[in-house]
Amino acid sequence: MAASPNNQLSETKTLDSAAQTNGQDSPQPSCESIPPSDPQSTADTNPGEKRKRDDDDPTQNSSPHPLWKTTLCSYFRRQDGSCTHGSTCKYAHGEEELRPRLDNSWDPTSERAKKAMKGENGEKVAEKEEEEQEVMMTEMVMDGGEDGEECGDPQLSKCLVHLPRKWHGDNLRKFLSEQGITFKSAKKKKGMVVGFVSFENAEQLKSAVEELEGKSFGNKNLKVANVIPRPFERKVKSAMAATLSSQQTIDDASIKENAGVSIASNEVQDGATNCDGSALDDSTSKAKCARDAVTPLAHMPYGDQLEHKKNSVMQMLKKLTRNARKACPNGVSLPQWVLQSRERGGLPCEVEGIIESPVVNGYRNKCEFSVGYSQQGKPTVGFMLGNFREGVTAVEEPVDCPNVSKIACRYASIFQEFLQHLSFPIWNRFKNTGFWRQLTVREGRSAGKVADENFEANISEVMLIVQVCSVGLDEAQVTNEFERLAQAFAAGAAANSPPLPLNVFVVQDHQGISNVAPTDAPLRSIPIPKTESSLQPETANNIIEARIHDCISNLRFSISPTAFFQVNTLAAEKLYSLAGEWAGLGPDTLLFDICCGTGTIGLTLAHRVGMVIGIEMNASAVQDAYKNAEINGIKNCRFICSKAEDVIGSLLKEYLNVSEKQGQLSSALESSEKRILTGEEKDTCTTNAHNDGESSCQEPEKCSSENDGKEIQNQLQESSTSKDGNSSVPQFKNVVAIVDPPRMGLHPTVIKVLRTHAPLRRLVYISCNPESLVANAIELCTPSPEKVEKGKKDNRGWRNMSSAGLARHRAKSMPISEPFQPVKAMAVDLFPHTPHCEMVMLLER
Ligand SMILES: C[S@@+](CC[C@H](N)C(=O)[O-])C[C@H]1O[C@@H](n2cnc3c(N)ncnc32)[C@H](O)[C@@H]1O
Repeated sequence: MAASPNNQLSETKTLDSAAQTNGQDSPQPSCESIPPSDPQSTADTNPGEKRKRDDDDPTQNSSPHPLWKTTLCSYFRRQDGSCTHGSTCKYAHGEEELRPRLDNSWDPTSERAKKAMKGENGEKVAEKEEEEQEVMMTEMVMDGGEDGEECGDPQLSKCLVHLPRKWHGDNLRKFLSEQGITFKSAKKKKGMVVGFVSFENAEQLKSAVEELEGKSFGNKNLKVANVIPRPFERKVKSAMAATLSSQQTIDDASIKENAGVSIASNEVQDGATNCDGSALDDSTSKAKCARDAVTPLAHMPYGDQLEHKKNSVMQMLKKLTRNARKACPNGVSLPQWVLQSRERGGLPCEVEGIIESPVVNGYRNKCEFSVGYSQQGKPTVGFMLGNFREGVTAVEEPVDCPNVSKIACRYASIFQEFLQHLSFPIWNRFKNTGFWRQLTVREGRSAGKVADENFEANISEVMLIVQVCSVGLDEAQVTNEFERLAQAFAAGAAANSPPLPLNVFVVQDHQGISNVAPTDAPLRSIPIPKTESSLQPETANNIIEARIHDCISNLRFSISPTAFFQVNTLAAEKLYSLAGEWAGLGPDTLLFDICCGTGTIGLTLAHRVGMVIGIEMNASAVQDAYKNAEINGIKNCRFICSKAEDVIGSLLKEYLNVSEKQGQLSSALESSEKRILTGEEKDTCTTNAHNDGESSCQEPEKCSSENDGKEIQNQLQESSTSKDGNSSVPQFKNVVAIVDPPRMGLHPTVIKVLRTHAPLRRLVYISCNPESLVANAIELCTPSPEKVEKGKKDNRGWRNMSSAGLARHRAKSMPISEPFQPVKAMAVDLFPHTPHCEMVMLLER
């Protein structure tokens, strides 16, 4: 039986109580969760969230709270010169009162922040550039160029920063020549803002630096930065040259280049696509160590981190009100929630605070470690310090990153040790050549909650995924290399005290430019050799399934290598139970779990509803979802393997209005479901990316496992029969959707379908990216015009639009329909020590 979400929630602490329980960490008084909207409304406020005026008043303290006046007050009215909290308000009343934050940044909504971004404030930008120059750690990307020339002394090389992204090498060389600059070689890759120039001698370098000084592109000043010296360079080069002599496709020049480059494997661009809080923050795009890069809030007490995130989320939510107001068509009254937002300081709905993570350290059950070179040129397995496009390529060990478990760190260091004796080269992002790319450590836990300090004692299973690019390499050699690595992992795990769990070792072969591989990139399971003290389970015929297990709400989840699973399991449990509580579930509820992954949300709530329909595009995750239903004895779930935008229209029509040409409407869905499930008709299935969500077709290659298909089909036959046993489409009084999309938010078709299906009254939106939540909510909540504007054909301007601007634009062509209203929102911290958090918003109509 799943634990009652209500019970779980009643245990949940919101920010104030979190800060109180963390009193020992937080020398400063805790901050209120949400300022009450008006004096009367304080009566309705959670008592735990009331303002602690005495504590907050800096006049009562010798030094002010570190967050004192670092955020603009939402309640401040310029006309009155005050807010309801008067002079004790800890938020800044206007720009004059505003103080910089702990990381020296400004409230992002303030004029100062905007100016600093635009580069209008000369002094601030100059300061920042100075800082960047210090931390610039781009390595010698150009040694051994494409044409094989030697580049020589890194002391005679420079990075040029803030070059136009669209330039390639020819543009840079032309520019330098036009400036009369003599150089030995110049390299630049399209898309990056840095270029690399080397010189014959010190005089050439000196005059180039003088010539380039003061040059600018757009509003950015050109910066000449040092290439970090690389003491390891020669050693690595010679080791690799010796072992690589038989490698066919990697020529001598690229070997040299590999020796000279630190690889940027998890560039910000990639990270931004993750929904697991692993993205590097833009503000930390040039960190000095891995800790700063991946856990930039680690220096703050946890209570302050929560306050910081809650404030950011609230600022972001105000955008929803502003944009809905702007987008509200002429002649249509502003919706109540917009009118009432004035009493909430501009917030679109009540924000109920932030739920803290039950575990703050070592909580990540999945870590993706890049393979690259450290700032000293040592082959390293760890985190990239910044953005490849900005020329930051060094990788540093995950030392002192409090979100990473000791087990994950240990495996990173075993792999790093293995790479010191390189046989195949490390992936070179600049040239897109090389072999070793990334190590992912996924951990599984057995049931039972363990306190923060013993949390890691619960890790009982480990899956290692090593990403490589084996193109053009001898297969026997590659296999041999994997066996050696398996041996190294097994020996390292066994040598640890206590021995480390090691259940699965798979290799993912991927040729793409970034390390984010498609879910169908080839996977190969590598047997793990047995050692005397290993913790490997005994298996029949030594066949180990490539999956691990974890527990949420007393259910067991089986997870395959590429399936999404929230990285902080205990906090995810809180997230799902909050979503379930807000969804208003009951036996007569049909719950749509849109973007369901391995089925976590639907399955943990299945006992509270009549039926769950999960939609997910990753075929392995869908297979996991069915397996998870089976191992937990859950029978009222149906999972569809498809892009949500391709099936949501058919599904909603089918379940919301069965009388309307039922057979016809459901036929497309049924036939495509069979296709997924049995792997049949692969060749005839075509995906229509621009439909209205009413046709349904899977990407055939992603849904091709015949055995798993049968298993799914059996389940389906059982679960899709109605209670009276007649209809295959049971009907429910209450239909609710919980959506949990990836970072970029819901596809426009899904938004349109959800909005235009009036019987869908309630929607719970879970988001790992408040910005996309806001953009989607603009489309869902803006009132319809009297007459709909046809979408403009000319889309060129869209490229430069903000996500909110684009949403306003789309809202104009939304078919006339009843809008949703934001009812309440709450943040859930799944990612302590990072700026990220999850957000839940209830929308109703
Ligand atoms: C943030 S995860 C949430 C997964 C699941 N709800 C959970 O909590 O474990 C987003 C999921 O959406 C899936 N996804 C991404 N785009 C999709 C689309 N267009 N249609 C359906 N699923 C999609 C991803 O594969 C991923 O499993």
